Amino acid sequence: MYEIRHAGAKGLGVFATKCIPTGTRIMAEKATLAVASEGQVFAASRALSDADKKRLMQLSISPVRRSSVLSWTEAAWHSTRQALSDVFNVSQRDGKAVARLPDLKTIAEYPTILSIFRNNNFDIGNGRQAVFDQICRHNHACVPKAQGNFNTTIGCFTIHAIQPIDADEEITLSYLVEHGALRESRQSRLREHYGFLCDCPACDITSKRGKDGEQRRRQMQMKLHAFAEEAAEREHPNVEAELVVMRELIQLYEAEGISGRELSTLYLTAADLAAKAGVKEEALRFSENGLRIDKDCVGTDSSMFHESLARVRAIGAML
Ligand SMILES: C[S@@+](CC[C@H](N)C(=O)[O-])C[C@H]1O[C@@H](n2cnc3c(N)ncnc32)[C@H](O)[C@@H]1O
Repeated sequence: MYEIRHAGAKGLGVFATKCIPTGTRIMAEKATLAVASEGQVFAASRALSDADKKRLMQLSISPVRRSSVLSWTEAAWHSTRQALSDVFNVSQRDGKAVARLPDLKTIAEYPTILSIFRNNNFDIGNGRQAVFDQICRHNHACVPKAQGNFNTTIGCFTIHAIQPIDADEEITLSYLVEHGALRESRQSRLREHYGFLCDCPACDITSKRGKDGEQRRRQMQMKLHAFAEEAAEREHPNVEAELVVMRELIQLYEAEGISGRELSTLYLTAADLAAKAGVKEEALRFSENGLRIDKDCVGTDSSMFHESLARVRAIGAML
C-alpha cells in the first residue's frame, strides 16, 4: 500500500499507492539497530551483519550535522572507549583472549554512522532509541497522516494511518513530542535536531489554514497554562473546571486536525473526569472515542491498547 520514492527537497519519502483508511497498519518493522544511549551506537554498528550495515549506511544524513556537529574527535573518543571496553570484557571472560580492535575504516565511518543515527532514530520506549530500514524514510509534518509506536507484543515499530490517506499522498509522521506547539517552537526544534525548516500546511502562516491553526494553538497553550496555574493554587481538584478545559482542548485539537494518541489521551482523561463529575453519557462517549482512536493508532495487539482498555473499564466501574 506504499512505496518509497523521491519527495523533492526532502529527499526520499513514503507515499500511499492506494487509499489507506484510518487505523490501517501500514508498516511493522524490526529495528536495524537499537541502543539505550548514543555512546552505544559505535559498538552496536560493529555488531551488525554486512547487509544490515549496508542498509544503515544508506539512510539519510542531515547536512547540518555532518559538517558542523560531528567531528573526528568524537569518532576517536567513541572508538577508543569501545576498544578499551572490548579489551576489558574479553580479558574478563577468558583471561587471555586478544580483543579485536576497530580498524581505521570503521573509525573513519563513525561520524557518518552517528549522523545517521541522530537523523533517523525513533523512541521505542524503556529509554531506547532505534533506527529502521523503511520506517526512517517517513518525512515530518506538523499535522501528520500517520503515527509510529513501538509494539512490545510483536517486537516491531508500527506505523498506523491516523487520518484517511489518499492514493499518491505522502505518508507523514511528526518528529516532535509536543503536537500543540506554536510554529516558532516547532521550527526551531526541527532546525536544531534535523536541520530543516518545515513548510507543511500548518507552518504556512501566509495561508488561512496556517493562520487559523496558529490561533488555535495559542488558545490551547493559554488554556493549558491558565488551568495549570489555577490547579496549583487549589487545595482540592475541581473536577468540573478540569472537564470544561478538557472539552475545549478536544475541540481545538480536532479543529486543528491533530489526532493520534495525544487526542486519545485527552478523551480518556475527559472520560475519567466526566465519570467523577457524574456526567454518565459523556463519560461513555469520551471513553468510546478514546479507545477507538487508540485502536486506530496502535492496534488491538498492542499493550498500549490494553492499558487504555483497562482504563476504560475502570471508568465504567465508576458509573
Ligand atoms: C528520518 S529522515 C526522513 C527520510 C529522508 N527524507 C530520506 O531521504 O531518507 C529525516 C530527514 O528527512 C528530511 N525531512 C523530513 N521531513 C522534512 C520536511 N518536512 N521538510 C524538509 N525536509 C524533511 C530532513 O533532511 C530530515 O533530516
